[in-house]
Amino acid sequence: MTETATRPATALERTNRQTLGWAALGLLLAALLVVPIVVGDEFVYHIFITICLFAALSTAWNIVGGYAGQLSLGHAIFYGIGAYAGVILVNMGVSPWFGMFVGAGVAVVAAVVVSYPCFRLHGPFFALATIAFLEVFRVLALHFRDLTGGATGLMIPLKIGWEWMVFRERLPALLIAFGMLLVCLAVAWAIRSRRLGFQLVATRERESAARAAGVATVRVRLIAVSVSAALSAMVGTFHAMYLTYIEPASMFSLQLSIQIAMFALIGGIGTIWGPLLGAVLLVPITEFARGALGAEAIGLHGFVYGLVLMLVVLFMPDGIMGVLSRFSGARKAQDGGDEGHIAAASPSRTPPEIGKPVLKVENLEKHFGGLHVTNDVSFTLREGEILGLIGPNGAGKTTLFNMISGFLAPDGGSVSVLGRDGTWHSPSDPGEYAALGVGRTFQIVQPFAAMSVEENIMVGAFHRFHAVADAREAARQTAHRMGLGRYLEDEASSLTIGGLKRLEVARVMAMEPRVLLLDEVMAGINRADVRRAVDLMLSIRETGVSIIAIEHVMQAVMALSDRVIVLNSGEIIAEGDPKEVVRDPQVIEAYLGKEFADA
Ligand SMILES: Nc1ncnc2c1ncn2[C@@H]1O[C@H](COP(=O)(O)OP(=O)(O)OP(=O)(O)O)[C@@H](O)[C@H]1O
Repeated sequence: MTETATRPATALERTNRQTLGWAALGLLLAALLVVPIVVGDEFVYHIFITICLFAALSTAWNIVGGYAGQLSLGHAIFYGIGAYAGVILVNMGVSPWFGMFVGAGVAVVAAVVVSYPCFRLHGPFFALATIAFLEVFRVLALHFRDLTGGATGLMIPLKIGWEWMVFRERLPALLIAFGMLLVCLAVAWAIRSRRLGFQLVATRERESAARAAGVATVRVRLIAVSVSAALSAMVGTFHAMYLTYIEPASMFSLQLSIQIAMFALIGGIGTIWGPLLGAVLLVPITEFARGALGAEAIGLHGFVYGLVLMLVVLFMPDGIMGVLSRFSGARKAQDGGDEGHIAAASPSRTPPEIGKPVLKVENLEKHFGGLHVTNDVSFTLREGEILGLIGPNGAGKTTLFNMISGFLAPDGGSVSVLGRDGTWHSPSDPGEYAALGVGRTFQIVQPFAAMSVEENIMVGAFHRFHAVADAREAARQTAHRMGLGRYLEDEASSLTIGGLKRLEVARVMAMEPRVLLLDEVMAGINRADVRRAVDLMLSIRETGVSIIAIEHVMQAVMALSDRVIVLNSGEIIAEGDPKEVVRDPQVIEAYLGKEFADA
Protein backbone atom coordinates (compact mmCIF):
# COMPACT_ATOMS: atom_id res chain seq x y z
CA MET A 1 0.00 0.00 0.00
CA THR A 2 1.26 3.45 -0.72
CA GLU A 3 0.94 6.38 1.59
CA THR A 4 -0.88 8.37 -1.08
CA ALA A 5 -3.61 5.73 -1.15
CA THR A 6 -4.35 5.83 2.57
CA ARG A 7 -3.44 9.25 3.93
CA PRO A 8 -6.09 11.57 2.41
CA ALA A 9 -8.94 9.44 3.87
CA THR A 10 -7.32 9.35 7.31
CA ALA A 11 -6.65 13.07 7.26
CA LEU A 12 -10.24 13.78 6.25
CA GLU A 13 -11.55 11.51 8.96
CA ARG A 14 -9.36 13.21 11.49
CA THR A 15 -10.51 16.66 10.38
CA ASN A 16 -14.14 15.59 10.72
CA ARG A 17 -13.54 14.27 14.21
CA GLN A 18 -11.71 17.42 15.17
CA THR A 19 -14.63 19.52 13.94
CA LEU A 20 -16.95 17.32 15.98
CA GLY A 21 -14.68 17.82 19.02
CA TRP A 22 -14.74 21.60 18.62
CA ALA A 23 -18.54 21.54 18.25
CA ALA A 24 -18.92 19.44 21.43
CA LEU A 25 -16.66 21.83 23.30
CA GLY A 26 -18.62 24.83 22.05
CA LEU A 27 -21.83 23.17 23.26
CA LEU A 28 -20.33 22.41 26.66
CA LEU A 29 -19.16 26.00 27.10
CA ALA A 30 -22.53 27.33 25.95
CA ALA A 31 -24.26 25.00 28.43
CA LEU A 32 -22.18 26.43 31.28
CA LEU A 33 -23.74 29.80 30.56
CA VAL A 34 -27.21 28.90 29.30
CA VAL A 35 -28.29 26.16 31.76
CA PRO A 36 -28.21 28.31 34.94
CA ILE A 37 -29.87 31.22 33.13
CA VAL A 38 -32.68 28.96 31.87
CA VAL A 39 -33.11 27.10 35.18
CA GLY A 40 -32.84 30.35 37.11
CA ASP A 41 -32.27 28.60 40.46
CA GLU A 42 -29.80 30.23 42.92
CA PHE A 43 -28.18 26.91 43.80
CA VAL A 44 -27.73 25.93 40.15
CA TYR A 45 -26.15 29.33 39.52
CA HIS A 46 -23.78 28.68 42.42
CA ILE A 47 -22.79 25.27 41.03
CA PHE A 48 -22.08 26.66 37.57
CA ILE A 49 -20.09 29.60 38.95
CA THR A 50 -18.07 27.10 41.01
CA ILE A 51 -17.52 24.89 37.96
CA CYS A 52 -16.21 27.88 35.96
CA LEU A 53 -13.91 29.01 38.78
CA PHE A 54 -12.47 25.57 39.46
CA ALA A 55 -12.12 24.82 35.77
CA ALA A 56 -10.28 28.15 35.34
CA LEU A 57 -7.96 27.40 38.29
CA SER A 58 -7.31 23.88 37.10
CA THR A 59 -6.63 25.07 33.54
CA ALA A 60 -4.12 27.56 34.93
CA TRP A 61 -2.53 24.83 37.08
CA ASN A 62 -2.31 22.55 34.06
CA ILE A 63 0.13 24.95 32.34
CA VAL A 64 2.66 24.04 35.05
CA GLY A 65 1.45 20.65 36.25
CA GLY A 66 0.46 19.30 32.85
CA TYR A 67 2.45 20.98 30.09
CA ALA A 68 5.63 21.44 32.13
CA GLY A 69 5.11 18.28 34.18
CA GLN A 70 5.85 19.98 37.51
CA LEU A 71 3.34 18.54 39.96
CA SER A 72 2.66 21.64 42.02
CA LEU A 73 0.60 21.10 45.16
CA GLY A 74 1.10 24.66 46.30
CA HIS A 75 -0.95 26.47 43.70
CA ALA A 76 -3.26 27.90 46.34
CA ILE A 77 -0.34 30.25 47.11
CA PHE A 78 -1.15 32.26 43.99
CA TYR A 79 -4.89 31.99 44.43
CA GLY A 80 -4.50 33.21 48.04
CA ILE A 81 -2.22 36.07 47.01
CA GLY A 82 -4.81 37.21 44.46
CA ALA A 83 -7.58 36.97 47.03
CA TYR A 84 -5.70 38.94 49.69
CA ALA A 85 -4.39 41.55 47.25
CA GLY A 86 -7.93 42.13 45.94
CA VAL A 87 -9.57 42.38 49.36
CA ILE A 88 -6.85 44.52 50.95
CA LEU A 89 -7.10 46.97 48.06
CA VAL A 90 -10.91 46.98 48.18
CA ASN A 91 -10.64 47.91 51.85
CA MET A 92 -8.43 50.81 50.72
CA GLY A 93 -11.07 51.87 48.22
CA VAL A 94 -9.43 50.39 45.13
CA SER A 95 -11.58 48.43 42.67
CA PRO A 96 -10.86 44.67 42.48
CA TRP A 97 -10.63 45.03 38.68
CA PHE A 98 -7.36 46.84 39.38
CA GLY A 99 -6.58 44.74 42.45
CA MET A 100 -6.62 41.54 40.44
CA PHE A 101 -3.72 42.80 38.32
CA VAL A 102 -1.79 43.86 41.41
CA GLY A 103 -2.43 40.37 42.83
CA ALA A 104 -1.28 38.83 39.55
CA GLY A 105 1.94 40.87 39.68
CA VAL A 106 2.69 39.84 43.26
CA ALA A 107 1.86 36.22 42.41
CA VAL A 108 4.32 36.25 39.49
CA VAL A 109 7.10 37.48 41.79
CA ALA A 110 6.17 34.82 44.37
CA ALA A 111 6.02 32.17 41.64
CA VAL A 112 9.52 32.93 40.41
CA VAL A 113 10.95 33.06 43.96
CA VAL A 114 9.25 29.82 44.99
CA SER A 115 9.73 27.86 41.77
CA TYR A 116 13.31 28.66 40.87
CA PRO A 117 14.81 26.62 43.73
CA CYS A 118 12.05 23.99 43.46
CA PHE A 119 12.71 23.30 39.75
CA ARG A 120 15.90 21.55 40.78
CA LEU A 121 13.69 18.96 42.43
CA HIS A 122 11.69 16.38 40.55
CA GLY A 123 8.62 14.21 41.08
CA PRO A 124 7.43 13.93 44.69
CA PHE A 125 10.22 16.19 45.97
CA PHE A 126 8.95 19.09 43.88
CA ALA A 127 5.39 18.46 45.11
CA LEU A 128 6.59 18.35 48.74
CA ALA A 129 8.57 21.56 48.34
CA THR A 130 5.53 23.39 46.95
CA ILE A 131 3.45 22.17 49.93
CA ALA A 132 6.12 23.51 52.28
CA PHE A 133 6.00 26.93 50.59
CA LEU A 134 2.19 26.89 50.80
CA GLU A 135 2.47 26.41 54.54
CA VAL A 136 4.95 29.32 54.70
CA PHE A 137 2.44 31.61 52.98
CA ARG A 138 -0.39 30.50 55.28
CA VAL A 139 1.77 31.27 58.31
CA LEU A 140 2.74 34.66 56.84
CA ALA A 141 -0.95 35.48 56.33
CA LEU A 142 -1.57 34.59 59.97
CA HIS A 143 1.43 36.59 61.14
CA PHE A 144 0.89 39.91 59.33
CA ARG A 145 -2.36 40.53 61.17
CA ASP A 146 -2.53 44.29 60.44
CA LEU A 147 -2.64 43.62 56.74
CA THR A 148 -4.49 40.29 56.54
CA GLY A 149 -6.62 40.25 59.67
CA GLY A 150 -4.71 37.17 60.88
CA ALA A 151 -6.78 34.13 61.78
CA THR A 152 -9.93 36.27 61.96
CA GLY A 153 -9.69 36.94 58.24
CA LEU A 154 -11.07 39.84 56.24
CA MET A 155 -14.66 40.73 55.36
CA ILE A 156 -15.37 42.24 51.98
CA PRO A 157 -17.15 45.58 52.41
CA LEU A 158 -20.67 45.48 51.01
CA LYS A 159 -20.16 47.77 48.05
CA ILE A 160 -22.50 46.47 45.39
CA GLY A 161 -21.99 46.85 41.66
CA TRP A 162 -19.73 45.91 38.75
CA GLU A 163 -16.99 48.23 39.98
CA TRP A 164 -16.68 46.16 43.19
CA MET A 165 -17.46 42.75 41.71
CA VAL A 166 -20.16 42.22 44.34
CA PHE A 167 -23.72 41.61 43.17
CA ARG A 168 -27.16 40.91 44.56
CA GLU A 169 -28.02 38.64 41.62
CA ARG A 170 -25.99 35.66 40.51
CA LEU A 171 -25.94 36.36 36.78
CA PRO A 172 -23.13 38.98 36.77
CA ALA A 173 -20.98 36.68 38.92
CA LEU A 174 -21.59 33.86 36.46
CA LEU A 175 -20.60 36.12 33.56
CA ILE A 176 -17.33 37.09 35.27
CA ALA A 177 -16.51 33.47 36.25
CA PHE A 178 -17.30 32.32 32.72
CA GLY A 179 -15.17 35.12 31.26
CA MET A 180 -12.26 34.06 33.48
CA LEU A 181 -12.64 30.48 32.36
CA LEU A 182 -12.54 31.60 28.72
CA VAL A 183 -9.41 33.68 29.37
CA CYS A 184 -7.67 30.74 31.07
CA LEU A 185 -8.66 28.34 28.29
CA ALA A 186 -7.53 30.80 25.61
CA VAL A 187 -4.16 31.33 27.31
CA ALA A 188 -3.67 27.58 27.82
CA TRP A 189 -4.59 26.91 24.21
CA ALA A 190 -2.32 29.68 22.92
CA ILE A 191 0.62 28.34 24.95
CA ARG A 192 0.11 24.72 23.95
CA SER A 193 -0.17 25.49 20.26
CA ARG A 194 2.90 27.73 20.16
CA ARG A 195 6.65 27.29 20.47
CA LEU A 196 6.48 27.62 24.26
CA GLY A 197 4.02 24.72 24.52
CA PHE A 198 6.21 22.44 22.42
CA GLN A 199 9.23 23.37 24.49
CA LEU A 200 7.38 22.78 27.77
CA VAL A 201 6.16 19.34 26.73
CA ALA A 202 9.63 18.45 25.41
CA THR A 203 11.15 19.54 28.74
CA ARG A 204 8.60 17.44 30.61
CA GLU A 205 9.20 14.37 28.46
CA ARG A 206 13.02 14.39 28.20
CA GLU A 207 14.83 17.25 29.79
CA SER A 208 18.27 16.31 28.43
CA ALA A 209 17.01 15.95 24.87
CA ALA A 210 15.18 19.26 25.17
CA ARG A 211 18.35 21.00 26.39
CA ALA A 212 20.34 19.43 23.55
CA ALA A 213 17.73 20.86 21.15
CA GLY A 214 18.52 24.32 22.51
CA VAL A 215 15.51 24.63 24.83
CA ALA A 216 16.22 26.88 27.82
CA THR A 217 14.38 24.48 30.12
CA VAL A 218 14.49 26.59 33.30
CA ARG A 219 13.38 29.73 31.47
CA VAL A 220 10.39 28.08 29.77
CA ARG A 221 9.27 26.56 33.07
CA LEU A 222 9.55 29.93 34.78
CA ILE A 223 7.44 31.53 32.05
CA ALA A 224 4.86 28.77 32.47
CA VAL A 225 4.70 29.13 36.24
CA SER A 226 4.48 32.92 35.98
CA VAL A 227 1.55 32.80 33.55
CA SER A 228 -0.14 30.13 35.63
CA ALA A 229 0.36 32.11 38.86
CA ALA A 230 -1.00 35.32 37.32
CA LEU A 231 -4.16 33.56 36.10
CA SER A 232 -4.68 31.77 39.44
CA ALA A 233 -4.30 35.07 41.32
CA MET A 234 -6.88 36.78 39.11
CA VAL A 235 -9.36 33.98 39.72
CA GLY A 236 -8.49 34.23 43.44
CA THR A 237 -9.41 37.93 43.51
CA PHE A 238 -12.82 37.31 41.99
CA HIS A 239 -13.50 34.26 44.16
CA ALA A 240 -12.76 36.34 47.28
CA MET A 241 -15.33 38.92 46.16
CA TYR A 242 -17.80 36.12 45.48
CA LEU A 243 -17.23 34.51 48.90
CA THR A 244 -17.33 37.95 50.67
CA TYR A 245 -15.00 36.66 53.39
CA ILE A 246 -11.45 35.27 53.37
CA GLU A 247 -9.14 33.76 55.97
CA PRO A 248 -5.70 32.07 55.71
CA ALA A 249 -6.77 28.45 56.19
CA SER A 250 -9.18 28.46 53.26
CA MET A 251 -7.14 30.73 50.97
CA PHE A 252 -3.74 29.02 51.37
CA SER A 253 -5.30 25.59 51.57
CA LEU A 254 -3.61 22.32 50.67
CA GLN A 255 -7.01 20.78 50.08
CA LEU A 256 -7.77 23.42 47.45
CA SER A 257 -4.38 22.85 45.80
CA ILE A 258 -5.04 19.12 45.62
CA GLN A 259 -8.55 19.70 44.28
CA ILE A 260 -7.21 21.93 41.48
CA ALA A 261 -4.66 19.29 40.48
CA MET A 262 -7.22 16.51 40.76
CA PHE A 263 -9.59 18.06 38.22
CA ALA A 264 -6.77 18.12 35.68
CA LEU A 265 -5.68 14.57 36.53
CA ILE A 266 -9.18 13.23 36.12
CA GLY A 267 -10.02 15.24 33.02
CA GLY A 268 -6.69 14.61 31.31
CA ILE A 269 -3.47 16.12 32.57
CA GLY A 270 -1.47 18.06 30.00
CA THR A 271 -4.43 18.41 27.62
CA ILE A 272 -6.07 21.75 26.93
CA TRP A 273 -9.63 20.74 27.79
CA GLY A 274 -9.02 18.05 30.43
CA PRO A 275 -9.22 20.37 33.48
CA LEU A 276 -12.55 21.74 32.22
CA LEU A 277 -13.96 18.23 31.80
CA GLY A 278 -12.68 17.22 35.25
CA ALA A 279 -14.38 20.20 36.89
CA VAL A 280 -17.61 19.68 34.93
CA LEU A 281 -17.73 16.07 36.11
CA LEU A 282 -16.74 16.50 39.75
CA VAL A 283 -18.01 19.86 40.95
CA PRO A 284 -21.74 19.07 40.47
CA ILE A 285 -21.40 15.66 42.17
CA THR A 286 -19.84 17.14 45.28
CA GLU A 287 -21.95 20.30 45.37
CA PHE A 288 -25.19 18.33 44.97
CA ALA A 289 -24.05 15.89 47.66
CA ARG A 290 -23.30 18.81 49.95
CA GLY A 291 -26.61 20.46 49.10
CA ALA A 292 -28.57 17.24 49.62
CA LEU A 293 -26.84 16.00 52.75
CA GLY A 294 -25.99 19.35 54.36
CA ALA A 295 -23.74 19.23 57.42
CA GLU A 296 -23.62 15.43 57.34
CA ALA A 297 -21.70 15.64 54.08
CA ILE A 298 -18.74 17.64 55.37
CA GLY A 299 -15.66 16.09 53.80
CA LEU A 300 -17.79 14.04 51.42
CA HIS A 301 -16.24 15.70 48.39
CA GLY A 302 -12.85 14.33 49.47
CA PHE A 303 -14.33 10.86 49.47
CA VAL A 304 -15.92 11.40 46.05
CA TYR A 305 -12.66 12.74 44.56
CA GLY A 306 -10.75 9.77 45.96
CA LEU A 307 -13.26 7.34 44.52
CA VAL A 308 -13.32 8.96 41.09
CA LEU A 309 -9.53 9.22 41.06
CA MET A 310 -9.23 5.50 41.81
CA LEU A 311 -11.64 4.65 39.02
CA VAL A 312 -9.80 6.96 36.60
CA VAL A 313 -6.39 5.49 37.49
CA LEU A 314 -7.76 1.97 37.05
CA PHE A 315 -9.82 2.42 33.90
CA MET A 316 -8.71 5.67 32.22
CA PRO A 317 -5.08 6.37 33.15
CA ASP A 318 -4.97 9.27 30.66
CA GLY A 319 -8.15 10.81 32.06
CA ILE A 320 -11.36 11.59 30.22
CA MET A 321 -9.42 13.21 27.37
CA GLY A 322 -7.42 10.00 26.94
CA VAL A 323 -10.63 8.08 26.28
CA LEU A 324 -11.94 10.77 23.92
CA SER A 325 -8.68 10.98 21.96
CA ARG A 326 -8.92 7.24 21.23
CA PHE A 327 -11.95 8.10 19.14
CA SER A 328 -10.34 11.13 17.54
CA GLY A 329 -8.07 9.15 15.27
CA ALA A 330 -4.68 9.47 16.98
CA ARG A 331 -2.55 7.33 14.73
CA LYS A 332 -0.06 4.68 15.75
CA ALA A 333 2.75 3.71 13.45
CA GLN A 334 2.06 0.49 11.67
CA ASP A 335 5.56 0.12 10.33
CA GLY A 336 7.17 -3.24 9.99
CA GLY A 337 10.70 -2.02 9.59
CA ASP A 338 10.41 -0.42 6.17
CA GLU A 339 10.48 3.25 7.01
CA GLY A 340 10.77 4.90 3.68
CA HIS A 341 14.06 5.86 2.19
CA ILE A 342 16.70 8.41 2.64
CA ALA A 343 18.02 10.53 -0.17
CA ALA A 344 20.86 8.08 -0.73
CA ALA A 345 24.45 9.20 -0.93
CA SER A 346 26.19 7.61 -3.86
CA PRO A 347 29.23 5.62 -2.73
CA SER A 348 31.08 6.49 -5.91
CA ARG A 349 31.00 10.24 -5.54
CA THR A 350 33.94 12.06 -4.05
CA PRO A 351 33.46 13.39 -0.52
CA PRO A 352 33.60 17.18 -0.12
CA GLU A 353 36.91 18.81 0.77
CA ILE A 354 37.74 18.79 4.45
CA GLY A 355 38.00 22.37 5.53
CA LYS A 356 39.18 24.49 8.43
CA PRO A 357 38.95 23.41 12.11
CA VAL A 358 35.51 23.93 13.68
CA LEU A 359 35.93 22.29 17.09
CA LYS A 360 39.04 22.03 19.24
CA VAL A 361 39.37 19.79 22.28
CA GLU A 362 42.47 20.50 24.36
CA ASN A 363 43.82 18.43 27.25
CA LEU A 364 40.40 17.43 28.50
CA GLU A 365 40.25 15.79 31.95
CA LYS A 366 37.39 14.25 33.89
CA HIS A 367 37.28 12.32 37.15
CA PHE A 368 34.36 10.56 38.78
CA GLY A 369 35.62 10.18 42.33
CA GLY A 370 38.80 8.12 42.03
CA LEU A 371 38.03 7.09 38.44
CA HIS A 372 40.02 8.99 35.83
CA VAL A 373 37.53 8.80 32.95
CA THR A 374 39.12 11.27 30.53
CA ASN A 375 42.86 11.73 30.57
CA ASP A 376 44.50 14.55 28.60
CA VAL A 377 42.32 14.14 25.49
CA SER A 378 43.05 16.53 22.62
CA PHE A 379 41.86 16.52 19.02
CA THR A 380 40.51 18.82 16.34
CA LEU A 381 37.45 18.37 14.14
CA ARG A 382 37.41 19.97 10.71
CA GLU A 383 34.65 21.26 8.47
CA GLY A 384 32.95 18.45 6.50
CA GLU A 385 34.92 15.75 8.32
CA ILE A 386 33.53 12.50 9.72
CA LEU A 387 35.53 11.54 12.78
CA GLY A 388 34.90 8.04 14.14
CA LEU A 389 35.28 7.72 17.91
CA ILE A 390 35.75 4.11 18.93
CA GLY A 391 36.90 2.23 21.99
CA PRO A 392 35.85 -0.64 24.24
CA ASN A 393 32.93 -0.32 26.67
CA GLY A 394 33.63 2.09 29.48
CA ALA A 395 36.48 3.80 27.57
CA GLY A 396 34.94 7.22 28.26
CA LYS A 397 33.40 8.01 24.86
CA THR A 398 30.00 9.16 26.11
CA THR A 399 31.62 11.13 28.91
CA LEU A 400 33.70 12.91 26.26
CA PHE A 401 30.51 13.67 24.30
CA ASN A 402 28.87 15.00 27.43
CA MET A 403 31.76 17.42 27.87
CA ILE A 404 31.74 18.61 24.26
CA SER A 405 28.02 19.31 24.36
CA GLY A 406 27.87 21.09 27.72
CA PHE A 407 26.18 18.34 29.75
CA LEU A 408 29.27 17.79 31.91
CA ALA A 409 31.83 20.37 33.02
CA PRO A 410 35.41 19.15 32.42
CA ASP A 411 37.79 19.08 35.41
CA GLY A 412 40.58 20.37 33.20
CA GLY A 413 41.31 21.40 29.62
CA SER A 414 39.00 23.21 27.24
CA VAL A 415 36.57 22.86 24.34
CA SER A 416 36.41 25.61 21.72
CA VAL A 417 33.84 25.95 18.95
CA LEU A 418 34.20 28.14 15.89
CA GLY A 419 31.27 30.52 15.78
CA ARG A 420 29.43 31.56 12.63
CA ASP A 421 31.17 34.92 13.04
CA GLY A 422 34.59 33.25 12.59
CA THR A 423 35.71 33.66 16.21
CA TRP A 424 36.37 30.88 18.73
CA HIS A 425 34.01 30.44 21.67
CA SER A 426 34.19 28.41 24.90
CA PRO A 427 30.58 27.38 25.56
CA SER A 428 29.66 26.00 28.95
CA ASP A 429 26.13 24.63 28.80
CA PRO A 430 23.99 22.73 26.28
CA GLY A 431 22.14 25.91 25.28
CA GLU A 432 25.40 27.68 24.37
CA TYR A 433 26.63 24.65 22.44
CA ALA A 434 23.31 24.48 20.56
CA ALA A 435 23.51 28.21 19.79
CA LEU A 436 26.96 27.65 18.27
CA GLY A 437 25.60 24.86 16.07
CA VAL A 438 26.67 21.79 18.04
CA GLY A 439 23.89 19.19 18.04
CA ARG A 440 23.95 15.77 19.65
CA THR A 441 22.02 12.53 19.88
CA PHE A 442 21.89 10.20 22.87
CA GLN A 443 23.07 6.61 23.16
CA ILE A 444 19.72 5.67 24.70
CA VAL A 445 17.11 7.21 22.41
CA GLN A 446 15.16 10.04 23.96
CA PRO A 447 11.95 10.56 22.00
CA PHE A 448 9.33 12.96 23.36
CA ALA A 449 6.81 10.17 23.75
CA ALA A 450 3.74 12.38 24.09
CA MET A 451 4.46 14.01 20.73
CA SER A 452 4.10 12.88 17.15
CA VAL A 453 7.13 12.30 14.94
CA GLU A 454 6.54 15.69 13.32
CA GLU A 455 6.29 17.47 16.66
CA ASN A 456 9.47 15.79 17.90
CA ILE A 457 11.36 17.18 14.94
CA MET A 458 9.66 20.56 15.35
CA VAL A 459 11.26 20.91 18.78
CA GLY A 460 14.63 20.91 16.99
CA ALA A 461 13.32 23.26 14.29
CA PHE A 462 12.15 25.76 16.95
CA HIS A 463 15.82 26.41 17.55
CA ARG A 464 15.76 28.30 14.24
CA PHE A 465 12.14 29.42 13.95
CA HIS A 466 9.65 31.09 16.25
CA ALA A 467 6.55 30.58 14.13
CA VAL A 468 4.87 27.18 14.34
CA ALA A 469 4.19 27.10 10.59
CA ASP A 470 7.89 27.64 9.77
CA ALA A 471 9.01 25.01 12.28
CA ARG A 472 6.44 22.56 10.93
CA GLU A 473 7.57 23.10 7.36
CA ALA A 474 11.24 22.66 8.33
CA ALA A 475 10.36 19.53 10.32
CA ARG A 476 8.51 18.04 7.36
CA GLN A 477 11.41 18.66 5.01
CA THR A 478 13.85 17.14 7.49
CA ALA A 479 11.57 14.13 8.07
CA HIS A 480 11.36 13.44 4.34
CA ARG A 481 15.12 13.69 4.05
CA MET A 482 15.56 11.25 6.92
CA GLY A 483 13.07 8.74 5.51
CA LEU A 484 10.48 9.53 8.17
CA GLY A 485 8.04 11.27 5.84
CA ARG A 486 5.45 8.49 6.11
CA TYR A 487 5.30 8.72 9.87
CA LEU A 488 4.89 12.42 10.48
CA GLU A 489 1.64 12.06 12.39
CA ASP A 490 2.48 8.84 14.21
CA GLU A 491 3.25 8.76 17.88
CA ALA A 492 7.02 8.85 18.27
CA SER A 493 6.93 6.02 20.80
CA SER A 494 5.43 3.67 18.23
CA LEU A 495 8.44 3.74 15.88
CA THR A 496 10.82 0.79 15.67
CA ILE A 497 14.27 1.20 17.21
CA GLY A 498 15.68 2.02 13.74
CA GLY A 499 13.01 4.70 13.33
CA LEU A 500 13.67 6.11 16.78
CA LYS A 501 17.39 6.38 16.10
CA ARG A 502 16.60 8.19 12.88
CA LEU A 503 14.18 10.44 14.72
CA GLU A 504 16.99 11.42 17.10
CA VAL A 505 19.12 12.45 14.14
CA ALA A 506 16.19 14.23 12.47
CA ARG A 507 15.48 16.31 15.57
CA VAL A 508 19.09 17.47 15.66
CA MET A 509 19.26 18.02 11.90
CA ALA A 510 16.21 20.29 12.10
CA MET A 511 18.42 22.60 14.17
CA GLU A 512 20.77 22.84 11.15
CA PRO A 513 23.86 22.04 13.21
CA ARG A 514 27.38 22.65 11.97
CA VAL A 515 28.81 19.96 14.22
CA LEU A 516 26.86 16.75 14.78
CA LEU A 517 27.69 14.41 17.65
CA LEU A 518 26.18 10.97 17.05
CA ASP A 519 26.25 8.54 19.96
CA GLU A 520 25.87 4.96 18.69
CA VAL A 521 23.08 5.65 16.22
CA MET A 522 23.63 2.20 14.73
CA ALA A 523 23.56 0.17 17.94
CA GLY A 524 20.82 -2.46 18.06
CA ILE A 525 19.45 -1.82 14.57
CA ASN A 526 19.22 -4.37 11.75
CA ARG A 527 21.59 -4.53 8.75
CA ALA A 528 19.19 -2.74 6.42
CA ASP A 529 18.90 0.10 8.92
CA VAL A 530 22.70 0.23 9.28
CA ARG A 531 22.97 0.70 5.52
CA ARG A 532 20.36 3.46 5.70
CA ALA A 533 22.18 5.10 8.59
CA VAL A 534 25.47 5.08 6.67
CA ASP A 535 23.72 6.68 3.70
CA LEU A 536 22.13 9.20 6.01
CA MET A 537 25.43 10.24 7.55
CA LEU A 538 27.10 10.56 4.17
CA SER A 539 24.24 12.69 2.90
CA ILE A 540 24.45 14.88 6.01
CA ARG A 541 28.18 15.35 5.57
CA GLU A 542 27.60 16.44 1.99
CA THR A 543 25.84 19.51 3.35
CA GLY A 544 29.11 20.57 5.00
CA VAL A 545 28.24 19.35 8.51
CA SER A 546 31.13 17.95 10.55
CA ILE A 547 30.36 14.72 12.39
CA ILE A 548 31.85 12.90 15.35
CA ALA A 549 30.34 9.43 15.54
CA ILE A 550 30.72 7.06 18.47
CA GLU A 551 30.18 3.68 16.93
CA HIS A 552 30.70 -0.01 17.67
CA VAL A 553 29.59 -1.27 14.24
CA MET A 554 33.03 -1.53 12.65
CA GLN A 555 31.90 -1.90 9.01
CA ALA A 556 30.07 1.38 9.36
CA VAL A 557 33.04 3.07 11.04
CA MET A 558 35.32 1.91 8.24
CA ALA A 559 32.89 2.98 5.51
CA LEU A 560 32.23 6.39 6.94
CA SER A 561 35.16 7.81 8.80
CA ASP A 562 37.76 10.09 7.30
CA ARG A 563 39.69 9.67 10.50
CA VAL A 564 39.33 7.53 13.60
CA ILE A 565 40.23 8.18 17.22
CA VAL A 566 40.55 5.21 19.57
CA LEU A 567 39.86 5.84 23.23
CA ASN A 568 40.87 3.36 25.93
CA SER A 569 40.57 4.00 29.67
CA GLY A 570 40.02 7.68 28.94
CA GLU A 571 43.17 8.10 26.82
CA ILE A 572 43.64 8.38 23.06
CA ILE A 573 45.70 5.34 22.11
CA ALA A 574 45.54 5.68 18.33
CA GLU A 575 44.43 8.23 15.76
CA GLY A 576 44.45 8.38 11.98
CA ASP A 577 43.32 6.56 8.84
CA PRO A 578 40.64 3.97 9.75
CA LYS A 579 42.36 1.10 7.90
CA GLU A 580 45.69 1.69 9.64
CA VAL A 581 44.17 2.29 13.05
CA VAL A 582 42.34 -1.06 13.15
CA ARG A 583 45.64 -2.83 12.42
CA ASP A 584 47.39 -1.06 15.30
CA PRO A 585 48.44 -3.74 17.88
CA GLN A 586 47.50 -1.39 20.75
CA VAL A 587 43.98 -1.08 19.38
CA ILE A 588 43.64 -4.84 18.85
CA GLU A 589 44.85 -5.39 22.42
CA ALA A 590 42.39 -2.83 23.83
CA TYR A 591 39.49 -4.52 22.10
CA LEU A 592 40.46 -8.19 22.21
CA GLY A 593 43.05 -8.54 24.96
CA LYS A 594 46.83 -9.03 25.05
CA GLU A 595 46.78 -12.73 24.15
CA PHE A 596 44.93 -12.01 20.93
CA ALA A 597 47.32 -9.16 20.02
CA ASP A 598 50.38 -11.38 20.67
CA ALA A 599 48.88 -14.19 18.61
N1 LIG B 1 28.06 10.03 36.24
C1 LIG B 1 28.97 9.09 36.45
N2 LIG B 1 29.41 8.83 37.69
C2 LIG B 1 30.36 7.89 37.93
N3 LIG B 1 30.93 7.16 36.96
C3 LIG B 1 30.53 7.36 35.69
C4 LIG B 1 29.53 8.34 35.38
N4 LIG B 1 29.34 8.33 34.03
C5 LIG B 1 30.17 7.39 33.54
N5 LIG B 1 30.88 6.81 34.54
C6 LIG B 1 31.90 5.79 34.37
O1 LIG B 1 32.86 6.32 33.50
C7 LIG B 1 33.37 5.32 32.65
C8 LIG B 1 33.21 5.75 31.21
O2 LIG B 1 31.81 5.73 30.89
P1 LIG B 1 31.29 6.13 29.46
O3 LIG B 1 29.83 5.94 29.45
O4 LIG B 1 31.81 7.46 29.09
O5 LIG B 1 31.98 5.03 28.55
P2 LIG B 1 31.70 4.65 27.03
O6 LIG B 1 33.02 4.55 26.37
O7 LIG B 1 30.73 5.58 26.44
O8 LIG B 1 31.07 3.21 27.22
P3 LIG B 1 29.97 2.47 26.31
O9 LIG B 1 30.61 2.15 25.00
O10 LIG B 1 29.67 1.24 27.10
O11 LIG B 1 28.82 3.38 26.20
C9 LIG B 1 32.61 4.04 32.99
O12 LIG B 1 33.42 3.29 33.87
C10 LIG B 1 31.39 4.53 33.69
O13 LIG B 1 30.94 3.58 34.62
